[in-house]
Amino acid sequence: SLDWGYTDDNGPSTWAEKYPLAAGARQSPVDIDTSKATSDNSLVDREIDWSYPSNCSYRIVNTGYGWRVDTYGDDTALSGGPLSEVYKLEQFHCHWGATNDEGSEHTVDGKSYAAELHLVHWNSEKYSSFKEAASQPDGLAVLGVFMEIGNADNAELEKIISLIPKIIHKGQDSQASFDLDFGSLLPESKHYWTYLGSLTTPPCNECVIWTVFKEPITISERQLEVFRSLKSVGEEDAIEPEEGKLVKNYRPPLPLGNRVLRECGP
Ligand SMILES: NS(=O)(=O)c1ccc(C(=O)NCc2cccc(F)c2F)cc1
Ligand SMILES: [Zn+2]
Repeated sequence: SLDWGYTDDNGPSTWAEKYPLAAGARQSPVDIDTSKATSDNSLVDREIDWSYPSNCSYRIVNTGYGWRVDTYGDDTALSGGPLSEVYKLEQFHCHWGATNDEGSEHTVDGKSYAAELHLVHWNSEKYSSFKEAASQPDGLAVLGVFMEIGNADNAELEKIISLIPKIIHKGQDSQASFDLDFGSLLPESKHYWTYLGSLTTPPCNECVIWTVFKEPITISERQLEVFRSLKSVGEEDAIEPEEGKLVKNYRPPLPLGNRVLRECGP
């Protein structure tokens, strides 16, 4: 069985047994208590800037914990906002729940969204690899985008969702080169909250500068159901057809503690 996951016997409340960092004081996600957010002048004119290629070759893989799109981040760049260096896009993935009233990892004044998209970047200016950056306090920069259920499909996500039937089982992957307009995976408003946190899955390294956008993007119920059709087990694992479905893969919020939560944007 998986040494960590999201079921009762290997879920978030058990992770610290095998992954001691999970019990740290700089863990993610957190509940964003908007009354605690400070809009000090340190970020006032520092917009988050990103540049992603319009067409690129990607690999989508079933990690056993969800889908992940590996980007070959050569001509990608994330800078500004809380970041002091330029970060490169390594991968993006998503977290969701069994029903639409849960699923996001960060919450806003206790409210959960149906899902949350994470665009994972690493500090290629200071470090020579993603792995090295993931062991540093300023090594990664993750953009969090809330997803709420809307009537319309999200056209950009549809390019990814159409590949999911090829990676139903853990370990399967699919190579595709499609022109993904990342700009439309991000909300119109650049209003964001930022704080220092961690990976939200084991080993839970405390290496992430988090930027969570206030405005959600929309995804359809059908699209979210496709996410839930992924399996956490391999093709060879003999289980019943309905077993092993990845219906939830989110970590509930951890205490912000004495960390500063800053907000910026219109
Ligand atoms: N949900 S999230 O956005 O916070 C998140 C982002 C990346 C990873 C990750 O890369 N894990 C593997 C991993 C862990 C440590 C060091 C590595 F090199 C590595 F690949 C985990 C969680
Ligand atoms: Zn994530």
